Amino acid sequence: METELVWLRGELRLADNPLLDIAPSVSERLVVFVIDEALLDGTSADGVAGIGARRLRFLWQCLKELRGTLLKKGSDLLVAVDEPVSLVARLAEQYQVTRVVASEAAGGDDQLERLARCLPRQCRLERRGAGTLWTSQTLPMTLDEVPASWSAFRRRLGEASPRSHSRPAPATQPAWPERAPRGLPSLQRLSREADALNDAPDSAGLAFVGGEAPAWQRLDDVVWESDLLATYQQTRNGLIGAGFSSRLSPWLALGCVSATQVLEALREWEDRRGANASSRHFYHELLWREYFHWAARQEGKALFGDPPSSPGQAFECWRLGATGQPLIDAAMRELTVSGWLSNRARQLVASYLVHDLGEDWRHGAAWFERCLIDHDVASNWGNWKYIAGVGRNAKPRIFDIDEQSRRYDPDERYVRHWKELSLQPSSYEALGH
Ligand SMILES: Cc1cc2nc3c(=O)[nH]c(=O)nc-3n(C[C@H](O)[C@H](O)[C@H](O)COP(=O)(O)OP(=O)(O)OC[C@H]3O[C@@H](n4cnc5c(N)ncnc54)[C@H](O)[C@@H]3O)c2cc1C
Repeated sequence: METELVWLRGELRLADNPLLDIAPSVSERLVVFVIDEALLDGTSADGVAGIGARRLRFLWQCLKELRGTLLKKGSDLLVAVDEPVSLVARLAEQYQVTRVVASEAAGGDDQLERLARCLPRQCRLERRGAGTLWTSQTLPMTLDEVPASWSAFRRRLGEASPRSHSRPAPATQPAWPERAPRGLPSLQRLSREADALNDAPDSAGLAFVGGEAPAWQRLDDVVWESDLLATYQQTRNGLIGAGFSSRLSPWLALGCVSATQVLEALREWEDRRGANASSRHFYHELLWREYFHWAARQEGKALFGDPPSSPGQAFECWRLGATGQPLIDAAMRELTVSGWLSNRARQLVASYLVHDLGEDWRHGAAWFERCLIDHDVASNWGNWKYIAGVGRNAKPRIFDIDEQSRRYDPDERYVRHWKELSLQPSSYEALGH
């Protein structure tokens, strides 16, 4: 009988999670999530971003909930702060693990390449597709064939449709190896700033709380309670409010809910209510996510570009919401306080940083990575490149901020809202910025 180690790097759910499938030969299993110690120190292994207090709090909540779910199934979760690759290799050695299972990741999977080199001889590494609608086996093109542009990707998909039936949660899980470490550190131990935050609904009336159950609650609200799929096309460019878009991105990014589960709910709604332009548009957005994910896998490390030179003073003003451009400042304050931004606001602040202030897009992407509770490597770095017009999308997307303000915030409700919530320097410290 075998001992397996599942290394979670996302996909923090029990249902529809191929990483938690059980091979008949597996009798014991460790399920491990490693918080990179370098992230808590303020920089990641690539020297980029670190993790802000909001993002860390959301991640911790997801891990805590998953641990509760796994315990009920006879398993457990180990969350450790360490250098991820060396910890996984050490555990594999110590507990005579014969197989490490991990998900495929975007942006040059340096971690798995390093892990493959340092695992003990008896242990093999198995990569499983998870988190996207298609897998490398089902995508109707090879990775090399993923086209440069979104529209060509969409054309290439044609009428192909991905699996839209999710897999139920497994009834049980293999036993935890005797004497193996388990559990997760308290949030206070990880970060006092993150622990001191609260989960009161944000100014839009929505509380982002991490975990599989809150994810399902939001999915039900969006699909069945608010009927967003009937109006999404008209509302999706909103800036203020809880219901103009799904706000599912934090749970999708951490894998508390899978893209397939979201698609399944969408198809069920369409079966009952009839497909319309809004529901089709929502599907189209899931395909944008898909596009960035496959593009990021194709690009590997090139996704991140070369390390930029130090940011200028303009970047600092942008980051602090102090550029003097009201809409941009409002959005940057929202990002700091809530860890989330609408798609419209993301596009505008990205365009402003790169095309108006002349700063390097990579500083913006790294700042987003630090702050966003829905940070997703492929979607974040891919969208930044897309706006900047570098790499596969060599056409800059430049937004006229004054015109956009008139169109999307005509009565300045959004600007006034965030202006009233003017941030003191201490607010930034409280959020670990
Ligand atoms: C500069 C920039 C950085 C971004 N960084 C991230 C990020 O780190 N993580 C992230 O999930 N999204 C990112 N996005 C994409 C998009 O802004 C968010 O997914 C969306 O705003 C989340 O809100 P929602 O869940 O209400 O989306 P909805 O409008 O309800 O869309 C449903 C889902 O479709 C997907 N989606 C929608 N638009 C996009 C898009 N343009 N690219 C990729 N997926 C999309 C998301 O998973 C989203 O949850 C970024 C966009 C820009 C312009």
